[in-house]
Amino acid sequence: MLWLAAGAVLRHRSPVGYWYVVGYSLTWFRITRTWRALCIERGLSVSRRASQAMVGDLIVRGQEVRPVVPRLWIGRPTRNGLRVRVRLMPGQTPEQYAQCAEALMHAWRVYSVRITSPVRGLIHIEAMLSDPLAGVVVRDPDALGAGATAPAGPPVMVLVVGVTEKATSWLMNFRLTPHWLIVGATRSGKSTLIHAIVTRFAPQGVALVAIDLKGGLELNVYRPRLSGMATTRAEAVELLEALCDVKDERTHLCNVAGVRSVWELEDPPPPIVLVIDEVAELFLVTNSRDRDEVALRDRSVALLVKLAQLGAALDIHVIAGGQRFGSDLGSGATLLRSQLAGRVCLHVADGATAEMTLGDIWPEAVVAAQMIRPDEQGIAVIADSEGSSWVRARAMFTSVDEAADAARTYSRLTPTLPGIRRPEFGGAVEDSGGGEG
Ligand SMILES: Nc1ncnc2c1ncn2[C@@H]1O[C@H](COP(=O)(O)OP(=O)(O)OP(=O)(O)O)[C@@H](O)[C@H]1O
Repeated sequence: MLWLAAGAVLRHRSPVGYWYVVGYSLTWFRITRTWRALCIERGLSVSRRASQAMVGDLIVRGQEVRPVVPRLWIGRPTRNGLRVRVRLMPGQTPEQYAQCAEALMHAWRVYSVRITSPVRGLIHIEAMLSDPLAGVVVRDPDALGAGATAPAGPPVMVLVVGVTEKATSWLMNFRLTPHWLIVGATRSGKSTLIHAIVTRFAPQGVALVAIDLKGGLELNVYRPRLSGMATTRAEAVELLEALCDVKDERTHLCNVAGVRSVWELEDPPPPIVLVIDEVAELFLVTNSRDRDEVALRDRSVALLVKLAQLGAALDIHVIAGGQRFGSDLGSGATLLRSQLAGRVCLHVADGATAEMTLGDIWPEAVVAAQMIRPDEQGIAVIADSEGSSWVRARAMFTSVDEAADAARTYSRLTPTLPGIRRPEFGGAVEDSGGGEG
């Protein structure tokens, strides 16, 4: 009785202390007690012998009565749960364990279970007692009342856009990962994340270009800081053609100077970041019999893929956002996805979109993405093909007013790009600070 009372007091006064002293042992007991049954039930056990044998003239197939279950290393307690390592049995993949995350979560009575595989042949099972990102609203102190002074020096292509559940900064490194795909259902936080990205690029000498086939509704707020904007399919083709010309011009400059990327040039041209809202719109046509529309669609997709394929070393980047992104959009979508190495998957409405966004690089992250609830706005699974694993993170909150404010404040820093007209805003188009061509 006394022990129970002491436990209740400790739990109330110091939840972390209670976890280390009492909670961890209880949870670890629950884990070891249920592990074998869970593995057998969820197909994570393996047979010591072949699943078929000859009995007389017959081949008999069956399941072993006492299969082998993967061995659990002793769980290491963390402040918010515990982490345990498991060696994969021959023939197993981390994805099989990821599919069982929900079953483990319920059997162990923890808030969530994550499966990652930092080393080949080994998985980490992380059981969390609560969501480390719950209630976290990250704000950028510099974004409020953005000053008129831009940072000196060349543009920094590494942006801090949020915080990960490992309490590290969520960095978008455009030098390492030049192109990004941001996918999320409506109200999941896509625009807010794009506001955060644009607000951080605005004070730097970066040329921002936008394609918004929803008539410019979403990206209009950035107009003062945009070097180019397309709101119709015809304009998108025109813009992409001009960007491809810029790409060719930069390739020529590099060839003449005998260097392999624009950063090695004596006077590097400004980075270009193309932001596309609702990228699926580029792939869809209203009337598949309308030859002109189909031709424009095919041209815009081909140009975009080409730009993403060859733009990285020329400091041309693509950020494609959308509610859904599936292979049903055509082979161009899969081709484009293979170029967009950075992936951000917010709450999505269908499993196919999560699969398309993460499945090709981190299959075990798909389940974690599908578990993001509609009310967890700004929470995403982020991954890139360069990184060692995927992680859950929360984007910084940047309101539309902050983004609009930054775009207005730094409009004078907008570079002009050859062959691309700056969009009009508030009746004025200011002279650009830096340019090329
Ligand atoms: N990182 C965040 N932190 C806190 N709240 C957020 C965050 N991101 C988004 N929200 C909340 O979610 C709401 C919807 O976000 P947002 O408009 O960015 O969604 P969206 O995916 O762009 O939706 P739509 O596709 O309908 O435009 C915001 O108004 C804001 O209140």
